[in-house]
Amino acid sequence: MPDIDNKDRPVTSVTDQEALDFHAMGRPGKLEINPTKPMATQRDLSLAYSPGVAVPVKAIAADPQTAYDYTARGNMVAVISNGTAILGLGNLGALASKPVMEGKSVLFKRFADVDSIDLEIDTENVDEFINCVRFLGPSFGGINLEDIKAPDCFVIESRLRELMDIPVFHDDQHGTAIIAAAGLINALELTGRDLKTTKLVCNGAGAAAIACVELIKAMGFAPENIILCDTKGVIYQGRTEGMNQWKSAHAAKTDARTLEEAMNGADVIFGLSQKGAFSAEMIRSMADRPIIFAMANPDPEITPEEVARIRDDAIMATGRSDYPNQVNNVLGFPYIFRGALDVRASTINDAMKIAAVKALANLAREDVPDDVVAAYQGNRPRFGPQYIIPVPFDPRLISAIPVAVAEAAIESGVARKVITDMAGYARELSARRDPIASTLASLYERVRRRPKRIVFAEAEEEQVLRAAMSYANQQLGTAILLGREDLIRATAERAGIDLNRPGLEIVNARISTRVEAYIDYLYARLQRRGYLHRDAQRLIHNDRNHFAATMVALGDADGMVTGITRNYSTALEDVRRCIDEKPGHRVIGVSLALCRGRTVFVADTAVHDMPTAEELADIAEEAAGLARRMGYQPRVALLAYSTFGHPSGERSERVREAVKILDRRRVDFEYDGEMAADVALNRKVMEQYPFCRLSGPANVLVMPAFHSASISTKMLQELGGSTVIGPILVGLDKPVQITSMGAKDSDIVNMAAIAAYGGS
Ligand SMILES: NC(=O)C1=CN([C@@H]2O[C@H](COP(=O)(O)OP(=O)(O)OC[C@H]3O[C@@H](n4cnc5c(N)ncnc54)[C@H](OP(=O)(O)O)[C@@H]3O)[C@@H](O)[C@H]2O)C=CC1
Ligand SMILES: CC(=O)C(=O)O
Ligand SMILES: [Mg+2]
Repeated sequence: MPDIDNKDRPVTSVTDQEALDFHAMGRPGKLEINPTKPMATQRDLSLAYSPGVAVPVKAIAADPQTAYDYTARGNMVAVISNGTAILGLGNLGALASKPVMEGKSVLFKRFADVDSIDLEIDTENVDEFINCVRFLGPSFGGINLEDIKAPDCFVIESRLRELMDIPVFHDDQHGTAIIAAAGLINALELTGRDLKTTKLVCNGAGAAAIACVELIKAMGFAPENIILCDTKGVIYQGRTEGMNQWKSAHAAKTDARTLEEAMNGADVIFGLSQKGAFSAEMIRSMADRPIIFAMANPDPEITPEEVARIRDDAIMATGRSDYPNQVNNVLGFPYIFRGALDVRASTINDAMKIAAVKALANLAREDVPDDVVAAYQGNRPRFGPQYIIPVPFDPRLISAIPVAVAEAAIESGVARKVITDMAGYARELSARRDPIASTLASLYERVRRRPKRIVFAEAEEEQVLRAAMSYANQQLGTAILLGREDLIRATAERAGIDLNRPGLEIVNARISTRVEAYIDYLYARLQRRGYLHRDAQRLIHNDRNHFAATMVALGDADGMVTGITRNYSTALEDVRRCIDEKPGHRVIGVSLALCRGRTVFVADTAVHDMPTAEELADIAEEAAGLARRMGYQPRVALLAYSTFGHPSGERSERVREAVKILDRRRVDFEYDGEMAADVALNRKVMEQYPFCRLSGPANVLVMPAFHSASISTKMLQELGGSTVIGPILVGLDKPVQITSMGAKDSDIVNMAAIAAYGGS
């Protein structure tokens, strides 16, 4: 988690332009739909469509429950909004809400493998909205209502819950309430407070606020200790202006009329209102060890830095990911629906919500096991003021919360399917989640904690400048822009990039005071390899890769990224003239292929053309080492066209020999081979070889040669829809990463972060 004490601003993760570019790049938006069945042959079509499709139609007509077996319904949630309360931005309409709703849909998929589609309904008329949604039940396993303003949302949700026999859940109400309640329970525990005597003020009396107050009252909070405020001030008994029945239900018996008066002496303040709603004075007037949840998005009611300037005894939470203690409904809705869908629940009831609260609160109190530490940026968090709630990337959430929700659904009688083996269910849930997102997040965070100076060797190129700016913006360290200053400035101006921000530094090789030292260094290395002094001079003066790599070699930069303007092997040769292998290591390239929630490391995708058996064994060790450093338990398959001796051939023998070498080396990771890719990756096919030593599908694939490695990763990328990161260079004595030519700014900044990580 970022250390906010010494900074004026949080980690500014993105600029406005980056956010627009991100949404526009490639296929616009964040979602697409893919078939799950083959659609290649006439037979496939006959099965998927007419005539085959008639059979499940009749089965479902006879027994509606079979829709869960024959259609996507059971894993499909609709995220539905009319855009009347988009985050804390207000009523900006249905269409403008689409980026948020697409975002919620991808979070469903990313965090809990729930398929989801966004539906924006262009009406502010409550009856029209209800009528539009009520007939959609057959399509979905659940309905997640989002960003609909109060009080309409209360009417809409309760009517739809009556009308539909699937879970209807207004995320801003209950998702938020569940997370806030979990955080509150833990904050009360840490400050030694009792639920029954604690005084809470909630600013905001809309969807999120009313639900939060209802839930904490249901959990035992004394109603007389809660004061609700809205734009008109305190909601007191007898107030008439700006009221509705939901506010009236929580009207307080109090003399306080303003938020300022209400907050005087309060133990807890919930902000579910708007940016900047809390003043320094209000925070100063709160009780000792106050609990401040400023949950408005995207900007909180008060920032943690502002609070830290006023007092140092507060427990502070916001809705944002760039501060400690993120109280945001993303911790809830994916997992709550996961549990509800898995037992085919007809609703999400209070028992399920309270089970989720408890599971979440307990998780933050548990010791964080080793394999989860990566999600916490390599630092083991300990239950305390800076850690009252797990982070969204905590991989334990996927097993802890759905299990609790499913159990509660079964016990409270709303499950239409009973799970008897809960331990087995928890294991299945864990397997649904790929750790790459948390791995990359923790990698970035680790770099943020120890920022690095990375030289961007091709800074005259626009996408490199963009990447450098993003590197600096994300507070990963200083981006050193190597190139001719006039050209860099001209490119920046054309692209609308502001170079006068902190974290960017231009270095011009022609006028650098370090040139002589670099030439001496390079000449000393190359003089017995056929290079004259003037060759070294020419390389340092004219070649950005040699200059940048020498900067890194001599400690003037912590790492380097290059590759846009020169092909990979040429760039690697340039670098290797300046930097050696790490002693006892072999330089190789490892690509990460991310496909359908699964990540595999593929090696060697960069260096060895036709590796010998000895080299293959080295490649296996280097790749396993990288996988382990990135938080995976390596299961290494040494691949060939044959499997365990059949059919035989010279290439396969070399792979077999590599396995024997690893046996002799007694390496400390799982490996086996030779085997074909389907045996390595498909559990069922692997089961045909019961003697195979891998405990599950491989996550590290050692390719028999460079061509198979390169061809397979590129095919995965182009045809299989995989995201491929890398090749990541490992085994060099100093951190250098080479991107592919034509890499996008986001690829380049990933590689710069990986270089920075390698140097930490
Ligand atoms: N962290 C999280 O997970 C979540 C955070 N939120 C945040 O909570 C906020 C409210 O969302 P939601 O409940 O959906 O929206 P609603 O439109 O339903 O409610 C907004 C409420 O905030 C009140 N309000 C607005 N500005 C102020 C102010 N300056 N002082 C006091 N009250 C104010 C409104 O008062 P009035 O009734 O007088 O108009 C209204 O009661 C948003 O910022 C949203 O981002 C929401 C859901 C989840
Ligand atoms: C997080 C969320 O749902 C909101 O701010 O509206
Ligand atoms: Mg919302």
